[in-house]
Amino acid sequence: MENICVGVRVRPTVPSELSNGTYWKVEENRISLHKVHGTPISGLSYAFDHVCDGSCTNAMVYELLTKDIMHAAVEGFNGTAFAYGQTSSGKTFTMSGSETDPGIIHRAVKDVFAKTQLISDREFLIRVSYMEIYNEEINDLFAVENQKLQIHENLERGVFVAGLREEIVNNTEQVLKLIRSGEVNRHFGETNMNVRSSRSHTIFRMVIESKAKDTNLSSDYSSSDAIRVSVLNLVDLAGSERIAKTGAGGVRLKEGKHINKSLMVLGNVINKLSDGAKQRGHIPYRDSKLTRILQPALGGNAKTSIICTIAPEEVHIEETKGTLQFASRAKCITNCVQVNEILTDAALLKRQKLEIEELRKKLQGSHAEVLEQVILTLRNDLLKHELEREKLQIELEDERKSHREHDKSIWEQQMKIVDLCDIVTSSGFDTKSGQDSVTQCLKQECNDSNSICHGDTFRTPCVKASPKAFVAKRSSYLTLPDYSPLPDTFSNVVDEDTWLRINKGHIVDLDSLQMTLARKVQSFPSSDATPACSSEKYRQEVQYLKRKLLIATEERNELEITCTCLQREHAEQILLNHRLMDDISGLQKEAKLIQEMPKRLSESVADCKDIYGDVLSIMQSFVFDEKSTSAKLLSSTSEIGMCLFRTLETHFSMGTDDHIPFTGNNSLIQEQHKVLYEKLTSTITSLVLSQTPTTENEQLEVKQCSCENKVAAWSQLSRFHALIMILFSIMLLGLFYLNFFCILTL
Ligand SMILES: Nc1ncnc2c1ncn2[C@@H]1O[C@H](COP(=O)(O)OP(=O)(O)OP(=O)(O)O)[C@@H](O)[C@H]1O
Repeated sequence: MENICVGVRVRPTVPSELSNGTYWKVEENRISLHKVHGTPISGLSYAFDHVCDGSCTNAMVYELLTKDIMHAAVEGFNGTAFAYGQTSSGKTFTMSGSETDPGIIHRAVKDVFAKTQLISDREFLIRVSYMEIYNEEINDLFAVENQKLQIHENLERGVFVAGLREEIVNNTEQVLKLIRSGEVNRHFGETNMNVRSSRSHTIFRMVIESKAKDTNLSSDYSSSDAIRVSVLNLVDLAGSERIAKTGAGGVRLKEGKHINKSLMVLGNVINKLSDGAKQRGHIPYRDSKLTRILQPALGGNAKTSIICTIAPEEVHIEETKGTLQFASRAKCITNCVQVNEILTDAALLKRQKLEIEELRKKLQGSHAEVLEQVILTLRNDLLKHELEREKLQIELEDERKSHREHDKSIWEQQMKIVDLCDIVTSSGFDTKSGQDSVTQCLKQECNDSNSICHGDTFRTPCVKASPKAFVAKRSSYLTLPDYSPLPDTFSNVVDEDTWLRINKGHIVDLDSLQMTLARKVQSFPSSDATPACSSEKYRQEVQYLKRKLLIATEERNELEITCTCLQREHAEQILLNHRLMDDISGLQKEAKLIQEMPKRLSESVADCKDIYGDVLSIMQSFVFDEKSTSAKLLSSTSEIGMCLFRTLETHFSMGTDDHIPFTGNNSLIQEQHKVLYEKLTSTITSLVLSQTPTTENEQLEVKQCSCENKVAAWSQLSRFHALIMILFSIMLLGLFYLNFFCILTL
């Protein structure tokens, strides 16, 4: 750790500004304010590393405050020397000097080259650049076309100004010539305080590379080759100024504001650094370009010397106090200084060395001076190419950055679409294939794009599973949360009617739903499409899938309606079937009854036949004369009756026999029926004829009967005839029933 070297230089007093009351008195390394009669003013005495009064020359200042830093720079330490003070206090005079008294820059350059000459065991390569910070813009003083340069930082080079021209130099005169050319481009302006006031901060930079001399100049470098690279900054700051004193207006006023602002930031940085490591906190290096460039010199790896210039006139006493306080604080700052050695064969010195030796061989025999000049030119060309490459690399990095931002923007848009599709696909659409196809498609796209993008910055977002979506009605759009995933284009949004169809009319209040957090997401560039095209493609694809989804939903609804109709028809068919089954069952019962009817009739006929037989037997017991009409009549009746019953039995037995079809067309029945009919007719005819006595015996028999016997006989005969009539009736009934049954079975 090493403290910053801080010195104060008092400009010679301007004769017209002689003090009447106070004056600054310099004693060794102390400066204090005294009254005219010599009394020191309490609290206004400051001590520094060195204090130079008006009689000090630039040579003395250089010797006291900066020489060590220049020598250290040659040995590999970073070094910075800058002049700080109010306007017209002598900063430019200190840094640049005059014809008769060259300033620190001149002396430093001369000293550096002289020092390198003294170090015989090392070889050096020195590059120089010259820039100014004018109105907070960095301009290249060696190349006017290089304006508004940007500050960058990387591990290899630390903080650097991209695109700044560097000239490889090998002697003092060459550098001074370059500086003179750069001075032409510097911004100066006249103010009430200084006829040639610096309106910008200037930084003259020397980059000193060195390596130990090696007699073996082959390209086979070992890893132990150490290159020292040190940066030496010689800074002439613009002076702080009070507008009232400088009388600045217009351009000068604007310049003055920028100058004061950047100096204020410098003061803040110094204040922070002087607070000590524990209290420091954030150091606002980035608040101005000046502090950003001087960052290594302020609390970093650099030997630093600050020359605070003051104007001794009483009129500037307040500004002087401010400068001295700044210097006091700066004195507390410590830097961590170390030699900068690099062990890479990419070092410019090595490449230059190889090239130089190759050229030397090629141009062997030519004039040495010419050769050196050619070599120098080639070195510069090479350096320009290096710078050009560096510039292109920075531009490429910027381009990549903007590309990434563009990708990010597209990806965010895409994820909004994914959110929307998640909601669409999950909102009551239970056809899994449809849902999967939409969501999977988009999520797959996201994953694909992420796999492309996350190589740079982004990772695949975890697409959260959307809750079952609902048809939503938003009561107010004014209270939407910031993270609400609003669709980017409303053409992608399904209208409310469609939502109703999809969700079967289920509606909820969207305000009651928890909104999905916005996702930080990425774009979907494919390998053969631009991000913009890709985004448009995905949007079209989403719309296409949504259309398919709607068509599928409508088809499903139609199918549901058809299905409902079919179900209703099915239910009706089942009812009808039940009815038919009942009818069949009834018919089967009837059929069974009908089938059983012949059997029952057969049984009835058998019973009747038995009764008929009994009746005939009883009636025959009353017949005494076998030859009487009654006997004949009874015999005929018996015969007819039996014939009738046989016919019926035959008929019904055929009905009960499963093997013989029960039909009325049976020829046997017809035959029997015919015989029965003929017998019945003949019997009735004979019966009618038998009512009259035909023979004399019959007539006599009737006459001989007593009155009582006649009554009894007639009574008995009447009953007998009545029975016969009953039997006939039964036979007629049986005949009728037989005919009826034949018709029924037909
Ligand atoms: N030590 C000195 N010896 C002789 N003359 C000096 C000295 N210091 C400054 N001057 C003169 O004072 C005038 C102002 O000095 P200079 O321009 O260097 O101030 P400055 O601080 O750079 O001002 P500004 O901030 O406005 O650029 C110049 O004419 C310069 O020659």
